[in-house]
Amino acid sequence: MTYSSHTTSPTSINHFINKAIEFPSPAKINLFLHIVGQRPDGYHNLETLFQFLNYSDTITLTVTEQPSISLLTPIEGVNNEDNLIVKAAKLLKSKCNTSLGVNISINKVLPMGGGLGGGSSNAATILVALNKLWQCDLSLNELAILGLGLGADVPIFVHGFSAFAQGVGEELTPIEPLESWYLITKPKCSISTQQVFTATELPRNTPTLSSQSLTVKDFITENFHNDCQTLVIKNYPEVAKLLAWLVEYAPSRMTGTGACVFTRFSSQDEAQALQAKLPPGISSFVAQGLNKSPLCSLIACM
Ligand SMILES: C[C@](O)(CO)[C@H](O)COP(=O)(O)OP(=O)(O)OC[C@H]1O[C@@H](n2ccc(N)nc2=O)[C@H](O)[C@@H]1O
Ligand SMILES: Nc1ncnc2c1ncn2[C@@H]1O[C@H](COP(=O)(O)OP(=O)(O)OP(=O)(O)O)[C@@H](O)[C@H]1O
Repeated sequence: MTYSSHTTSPTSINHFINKAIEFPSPAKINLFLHIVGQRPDGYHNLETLFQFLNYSDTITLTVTEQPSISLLTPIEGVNNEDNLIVKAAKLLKSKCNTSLGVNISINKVLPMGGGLGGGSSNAATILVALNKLWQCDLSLNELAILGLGLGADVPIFVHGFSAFAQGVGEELTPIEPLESWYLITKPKCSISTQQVFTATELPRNTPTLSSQSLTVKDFITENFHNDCQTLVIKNYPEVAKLLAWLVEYAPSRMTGTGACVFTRFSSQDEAQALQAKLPPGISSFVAQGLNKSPLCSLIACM
């Protein structure tokens, strides 16, 4: 069943019970990622530019009259209790005090430990979608604050618009970069975000940006960078080799703490042409950058 906002009037709560409804849980990329400082609790203050991709996990939700929250499709390597999907559903259930439950399944296509924000995106989709289906009526700001406790990337996925982000990634200023096409590549390694952020040699003092610097059109230029990239290149030769190969063809940069790299093109054809030439052992997909997340195109997030 496809979600439709017309069916969520207060009188229609039963409309959703026992119906399987699909929601997208998209990837993000960080067009740049500057680390501008560190807070006393160890978290880093960032300046980053988030854009969504039209490439998503699909989460299917079936609201039940029984109160339990069940994840029917466990993710390999993640205990259900640790899964951000289950954590988000439990958090929302206790916040909105509903007697309803939910059966959840996910078709996972986003690589884990890739810097595409998959776990945070899953959590955000659960918060935004169940807020509608359980008729919790929390505002997006309330959902974003709730989600921030699960991961620094959750608020951007809850709000669903491309943004210049500050703080740990939760202070959002809307901005609309070009909706370019990207070849997203990943060598055979996963990178722990926590390990990157705890490395002593990570640069943490990039000067903060002025508002004028955001009026440029091209964010993959020398004025912007990813502060995690040099460290990752040093420790993961697979990423170093991949990036060195890609930049020969088109502007390329690592997203988040890696291991995925994005390469920018003005057309889908060009992105697919380079994808066809990729060296063996590299997983990849082609996607378009979106300034409104696919979730928010379905559910009016803003
Ligand atoms: C790298 C980014 O993806 C950029 O968008 C995010 O900053 C990471 O977001 P995330 O995966 O949702 O991060 P969390 O799950 O909140 O944190 C994972 C680990 O990364 C570190 N961390 C994360 C975000 C941040 N601004 N500073 C940090 O130091 C913390 O040590 C934390 O233990
Ligand atoms: N639903 C989930 N999907 C993916 N990972 C999850 C999920 N729930 C918990 N995790 C844990 O989160 C870790 C990071 O996964 P994720 O896909 O968010 O990585 P990432 O893309 O590198 O994230 P980021 O860009 O936010 O740093 C996984 O290795 C896994 O242990």
